[in-house]
Amino acid sequence: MVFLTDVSKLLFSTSNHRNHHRNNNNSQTAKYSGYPKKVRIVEVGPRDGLQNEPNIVPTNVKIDFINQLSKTGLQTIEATSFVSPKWVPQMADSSEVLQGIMKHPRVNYPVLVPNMKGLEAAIKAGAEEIAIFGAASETFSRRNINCSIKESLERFRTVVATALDNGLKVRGYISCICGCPYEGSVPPSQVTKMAREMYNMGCYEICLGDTIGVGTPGSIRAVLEDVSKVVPIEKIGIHCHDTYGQALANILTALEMGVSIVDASVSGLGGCPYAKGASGNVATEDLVYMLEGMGIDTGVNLAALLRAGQFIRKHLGRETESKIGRAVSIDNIKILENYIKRKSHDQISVAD
Ligand SMILES: CC(C)(COP(=O)([O-])OP(=O)([O-])OC[C@H]1O[C@@H](n2cnc3c(N)ncnc32)[C@H](O)[C@@H]1OP(=O)([O-])[O-])[C@@H](O)C(=O)NCCC(=O)NCCSC(=O)C[C@@](C)(O)CC(=O)[O-]
Repeated sequence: MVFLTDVSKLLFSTSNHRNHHRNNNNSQTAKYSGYPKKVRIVEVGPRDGLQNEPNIVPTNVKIDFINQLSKTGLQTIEATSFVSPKWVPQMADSSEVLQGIMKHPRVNYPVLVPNMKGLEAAIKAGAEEIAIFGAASETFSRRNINCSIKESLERFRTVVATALDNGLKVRGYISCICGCPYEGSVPPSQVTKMAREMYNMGCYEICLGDTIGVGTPGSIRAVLEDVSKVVPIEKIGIHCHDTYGQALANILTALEMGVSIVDASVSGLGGCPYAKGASGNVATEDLVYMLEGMGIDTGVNLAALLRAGQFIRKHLGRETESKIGRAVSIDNIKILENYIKRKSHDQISVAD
């Protein structure tokens, strides 16, 4: 446990360090010059985070959770998924969740959709953005969505065309970009093939998922080098599970290569029901701490995020997976908040 003084000292030194970068055109500035100025974080906690929970989280708790996240400054919160309740009972209340939340005008609330049935239900519930999800591994595709890669692409084509006709935005996920729980390592060419198809069918962004967290900076770099030949790097997002403790290193590698869209899950919640043993995503708190510490703007209020993480963890009855969440006790959150308030408002814009 870190004491109050230690936390504030650490944060203020981060702040000074950042000002130093801004004010001096020196080697420190050059050292950070390869990174994007801003990163858009896609918070996947309410969907990826809760889809694998052994106990079904009550609808009102999910709604409360998303409403809290909406006040953190996050711009994108993946709210739920319109999948078969027989396959994923944890997401059976998707319509109630999407209709029950207080939608913040500055926040997008994409939802996962595997087929036309899901799309129709999502549109009826007021979705404005969907995410289709395929895989770079044949076996994972069959286990996760009960069809081959080829069949999935045929299905997605109809879903994407209908969604676009109805004015919805479509994000495309590719799972198993570095490894598959059933097939082992996955060559980058398989990811690129899928990325090309999904991008060409109209996805505005392709999100690369290291589903079981086996990627390392080396394999992430190889995948990004290959995929960026067919999808512009600014349209590529990264979704790193932290099973092997590589998530932040992998994200940093992606940032160095020009990626500026990063998925994360508050408190490190998450896992896929069809990827046994995979742990949660990188914790959003840890990601925000790293990015803001590097002078990269996320627009997210870390204190509000920590509170949302504590809220859901308390409900689940488990300790946080976030390192920042563990280091900062509930009393210390106030110190973090004071620190954030003292920063210029254009850097950290907190939603009302
Ligand atoms: C794709 C299906 C539906 C195929 O499942 P299926 O059994 O082949 O589908 P079906 O068309 O034969 O339908 C079976 C039953 O489900 C119903 N059904 C069918 N579709 C829907 C729907 N949309 N909404 C509600 N109900 C639906 C349908 O009506 C029928 O009900 P019945 O007639 O038997 O009563 C199924 O496999 C499925 O739902 N899979 C989803 C699995 C999932 O959610 N996985 C986790 C998300 S992916 C992930 O986590 C990875 C990611 C994105 O985070 C990135 C990463 O980390 O890699």
